[in-house]
Amino acid sequence: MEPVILHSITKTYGKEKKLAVDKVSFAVKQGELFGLIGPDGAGKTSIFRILTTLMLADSGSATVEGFDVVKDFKEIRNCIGYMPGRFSLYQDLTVEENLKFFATVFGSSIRENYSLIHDIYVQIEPFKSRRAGKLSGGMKQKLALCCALIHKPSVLFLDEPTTGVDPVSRKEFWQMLKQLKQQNITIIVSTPYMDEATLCDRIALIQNGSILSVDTPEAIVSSYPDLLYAVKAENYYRLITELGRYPGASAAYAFGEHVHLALKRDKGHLQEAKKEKILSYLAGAGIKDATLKETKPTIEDCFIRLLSRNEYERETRQ
Ligand SMILES: Nc1ncnc2c1ncn2[C@@H]1O[C@H](COP(=O)(O)OP(=O)(O)OP(=O)(O)O)[C@@H](O)[C@H]1O
Repeated sequence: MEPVILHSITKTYGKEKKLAVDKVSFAVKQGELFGLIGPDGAGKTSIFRILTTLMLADSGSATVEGFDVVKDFKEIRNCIGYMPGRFSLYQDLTVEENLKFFATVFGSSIRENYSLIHDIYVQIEPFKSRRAGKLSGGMKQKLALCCALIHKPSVLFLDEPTTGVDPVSRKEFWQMLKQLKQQNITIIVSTPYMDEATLCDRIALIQNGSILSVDTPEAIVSSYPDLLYAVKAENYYRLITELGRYPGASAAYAFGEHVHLALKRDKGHLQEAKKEKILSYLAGAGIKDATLKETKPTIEDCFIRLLSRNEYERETRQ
């Protein structure tokens, strides 16, 4: 049995029944590093709070390590580690005191499970007498991870652990997760950063409480059906407008300093001829300085595509 299973979980908030999680189903495999990827407000925290037994779903069911999230909440709390999105440690306690506190709550000690946190803890040990509130963002994050691990959980929930953390600490954090995976801990991590998706074994892309896709990052990228071009010109706004009107365009959207143009694949057109056609179309629209190159889709491109397809399906259902 998979360590985390969700069946049609739905959650609404308030009197107006604002839908935050919409019939979400997926399962996480043993020892997997599983990413819940989506922007702010997508429903990631709500799903985490349901799975960690801190909140009840309106409907649907879920199990963690075979335990039901409603009936067996005590068992679940003993076998999971949870690092909430916002810094959850005691700011006025030192690094060491925080760690001792979390170990004691679970009837354990730092010594008992030290091997599990050793690689991470050595990096913050020089500051063990410093109050948690006085640590840098990256250090706080490492301490929070140690505290979530100190009772040796078999499933670890990390809610946006890298949000607001500098790029170097972000990279280090993912390396730490890779090492933890080798200890056979199942890890579910949420992030709004699309580039972190490729560091997971499998991912669920989520938006407006709905799962758009669950698969390996490689499979999601390789199922992208369109031809994709990165286009650049001085007048960014006009470029995006004109490309949006290009015949055969599935989508045109801002992507860093480029505009990404997705074109439906068709037979019989050579790539070079296609490029020339786009450039002459743009020149005809008064954009004469455009440059373009074919580019490989990223998870973000896949996300944008799935999103517009999902919205289209919603609209046609209404
Ligand atoms: N206690 C609450 N009362 C009302 N609405 C809520 C509450 N908590 C969350 N929501 C709403 O539910 C939706 C999903 O929120 P959730 O926090 O689960 O998303 P998220 O993907 O974790 O995003 P974030 O990173 O912003 O927390 C959002 O629209 C949010 O505004």
